Amino acid sequence: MAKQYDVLFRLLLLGDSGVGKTCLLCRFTDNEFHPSHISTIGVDFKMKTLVIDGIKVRTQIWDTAGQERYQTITKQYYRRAQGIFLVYDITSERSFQHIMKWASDVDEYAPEKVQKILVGNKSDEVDKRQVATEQGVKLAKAYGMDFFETSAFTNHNITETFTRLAEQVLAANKKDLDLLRMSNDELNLAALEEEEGLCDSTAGDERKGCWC
Ligand SMILES: Nc1nc2c(ncn2[C@@H]2O[C@H](COP(=O)(O)OP(=O)(O)OP(=O)(O)O)[C@@H](O)[C@H]2O)c(=O)[nH]1
Repeated sequence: MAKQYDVLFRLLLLGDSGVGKTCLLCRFTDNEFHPSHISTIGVDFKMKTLVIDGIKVRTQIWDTAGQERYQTITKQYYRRAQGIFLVYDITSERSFQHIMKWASDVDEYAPEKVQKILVGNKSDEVDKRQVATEQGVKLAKAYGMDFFETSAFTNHNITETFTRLAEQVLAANKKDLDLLRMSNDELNLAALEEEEGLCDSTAGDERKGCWC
């Protein structure tokens, strides 16, 4: 069977419970928005292919539970990530303060080469804003990350944010592209199985309609 993509990257969504990680992912992959908050249990993932510089990049995006009690499980996924979204909610100063804690976990558990991007979600909630755009810009600069404010609700900056991280991962791995291509031959089979409904996600939430 013809190969359906050139490289496969694993991206990870991290951030406090309720910041909108699942909604960002559902908006990006299915153009859907779910108004209710049903906490992710453990981890779940969805996939989408992007074409960047003529290269078919298959993104496998892992949505992690923000709740503290799942941290032991979710930390096991950092190790294999090539890109990480650090997400806060612009209506929650607390979720913004916690980015420091998420970033230090990434430093501890993710590969050194991992690419990161800072995301301030719920930009549509103008009246409830607690975190100024400038605060996000400043923090991202301090960490050397790119920064986007997004809204899963209005679809603001969603494609841009996911594409940017995939571009960063691609740039960081360009030298190893041939090696990646080779190792992804094995992954092709696993991905096809997932697409055919043999998804092995650890513990997603079916009620969200967010199964791969
Ligand atoms: N207004 C607005 N609400 C949003 C946005 N994104 C998510 N929400 C809402 O925020 C709540 C939490 O969203 P989720 O995507 O479930 O949050 P999460 O980060 O995945 O939460 P956990 O799974 O518990 O870690 C839900 O009620 C969403 O509808 C957004 O961009 N704008």
